[in-house]
Amino acid sequence: MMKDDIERILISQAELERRVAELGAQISADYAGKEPILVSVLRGSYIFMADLTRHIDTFCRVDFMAVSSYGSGTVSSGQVNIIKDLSDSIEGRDVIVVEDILDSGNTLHYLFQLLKARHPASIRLATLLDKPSRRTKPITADYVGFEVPDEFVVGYGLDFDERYRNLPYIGILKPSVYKDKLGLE
Ligand SMILES: O=P(O)(O)OC[C@H]1O[C@H](OP(=O)(O)OP(=O)(O)O)[C@H](O)[C@@H]1O
Ligand SMILES: Nc1nc2[nH]cnc2c(=O)[nH]1
Ligand SMILES: [Mg+2]
Repeated sequence: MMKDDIERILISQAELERRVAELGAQISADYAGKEPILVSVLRGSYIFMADLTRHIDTFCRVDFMAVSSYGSGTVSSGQVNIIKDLSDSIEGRDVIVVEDILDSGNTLHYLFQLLKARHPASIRLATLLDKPSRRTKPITADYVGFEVPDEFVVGYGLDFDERYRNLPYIGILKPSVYKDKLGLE
């Protein structure tokens, strides 16, 4: 079973629900009277996006961008591939980029440069997880759900080799799962 691959739960389903509601309330207060566009960075952010937007009570729009830099490994390739661009223009609009995790910062650093060149009125970053110990690019988030240690986490949208996104909590995999995949031991 999928959950047999999990060594331990880092953030429970109840903790996620509580914190995502708080972030939604904070964003609602900060954007009162405005109509931000929330930009979900696929695929990892799909669950956070769906839950977060249901806790925002101002008018807001949603758009989606798909990028990938990890492939099937646990270390950033450093190369960010745009797989799907936004559907609408963001010029003159208030943009909130919604991410599942800020790790090395490669993905967001690249994406922010790209989106800022389109002249939004403002641009902020909301990330569910922040792993500051691994940062190699100068980028900080405006809204952070949880800080996480230097471990590869899965669940609530986050994958290892495209598996585990559908776990309802954030967990850490058993080392044997990586070793099997990498063909070690
Ligand atoms: O700060 P970084 O080191 O760049 O890591 C963060 C990025 O890595 C993951 O995406 P991934 O490339 O695995 O694509 P996915 O969302 O489709 O899983 C995650 O969703 C972030 O977008
Ligand atoms: N699943 C997953 N994807 C990531 N992308 C960057 N860091 C991580 C991580 O810890 N877990
Ligand atoms: Mg991934």
